[in-house]
Amino acid sequence: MKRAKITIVGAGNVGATTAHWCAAAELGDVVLLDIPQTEDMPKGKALDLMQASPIVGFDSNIVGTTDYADTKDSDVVVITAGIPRKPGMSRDDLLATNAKIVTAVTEQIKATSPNASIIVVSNPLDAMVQQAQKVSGFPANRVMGQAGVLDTARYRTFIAMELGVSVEDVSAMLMGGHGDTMVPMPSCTSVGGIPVTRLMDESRLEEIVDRARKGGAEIVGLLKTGSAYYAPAAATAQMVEAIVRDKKRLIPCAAYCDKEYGVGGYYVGVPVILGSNGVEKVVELDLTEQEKTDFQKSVDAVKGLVEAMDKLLAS
Ligand SMILES: NC(=O)C1=CN([C@@H]2O[C@H](COP(=O)(O)OP(=O)(O)OC[C@H]3O[C@@H](n4cnc5c(N)ncnc54)[C@H](O)[C@@H]3O)[C@@H](O)[C@H]2O)C=CC1
Ligand SMILES: O=C([O-])CC(=O)C(=O)O
Repeated sequence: MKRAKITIVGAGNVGATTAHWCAAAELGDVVLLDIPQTEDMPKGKALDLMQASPIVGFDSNIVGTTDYADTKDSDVVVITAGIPRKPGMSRDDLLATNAKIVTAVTEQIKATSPNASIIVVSNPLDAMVQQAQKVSGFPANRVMGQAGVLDTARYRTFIAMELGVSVEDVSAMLMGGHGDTMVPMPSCTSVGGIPVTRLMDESRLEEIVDRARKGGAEIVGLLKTGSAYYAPAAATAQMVEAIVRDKKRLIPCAAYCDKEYGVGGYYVGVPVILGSNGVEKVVELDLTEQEKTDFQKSVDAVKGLVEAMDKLLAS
């Protein structure tokens, strides 16, 4: 069987850690790319990771480069290029810098890997995915963003910590943009098949939901020099796996929604089925009135950000 070719653009914290998870799970061969100014850094990280393979026992060729020629005909391209936030910043403060970076990266991907699926990770996430789809012109199902797998993982972790149960037994869904308006959904959260609302009271659950919403900022406040990367990279690798192994995972991703949920042509977090054709289906749920209101608020925030980005890029 032909091995998948996975390119990761941006060999920083999230990019290099995604390479690590992908290689360790033998999802395919990995190309780790960064800008020429980083000189040999991507080569060094790739070689270092390769040298872990005899110890851990994985077969994956890992190449570090600053040349897009090495990424040619990738099956999946992950974009982590861009700046991360520091304490006191919101993800939206990264808009001007990262919109230009994501535009430049996507132009290169379009030229070198025209059949790839693109997973965008750079922030502010929902606007960056919109831009990557626009610049690539790829079918919308082949361009998507990683946010929901991470955000639900945080929410699941906090529930497991609260109840003293294994994280394996906590299952959850979350919708909306990857910002402060994201919508964790208690109605779609269960522990060992038991609705979470039967295991803890509403006010405690609301505190947990709030902590999950602010989960990114909590890590930024602790790290001080940048933002989270272990869990974001693990979440991204899960999406890569769903595509290269055609897993048909039902997970939350930033996916293009037009008629779906009445979004009207934007990328937002929704439950999707992810397989070898990228986002194969957006799963539409009957939302409660509160969920509808919260989701709409989140979609409006995403729309505002995309408009701000379009203005910035036009000026
Ligand atoms: N969607 C999500 O859930 C998450 C998103 N992020 C976002 O991911 C991005 C990366 O974060 P980190 O890896 O922590 O940052 P980092 O600073 O460690 O790495 C970013 C890398 O991108 C590279 N880069 C910059 N411009 C580039 C270009 N034009 N082409 C190729 N590479 C380029 C830099 O040289 C650097 O090595 C940030 O925007 C951050 O906000 C981070 C965590 C979670
Ligand atoms: O918080 C950040 O800036 C990085 C990110 O998106 C996350 O960790 O959720």
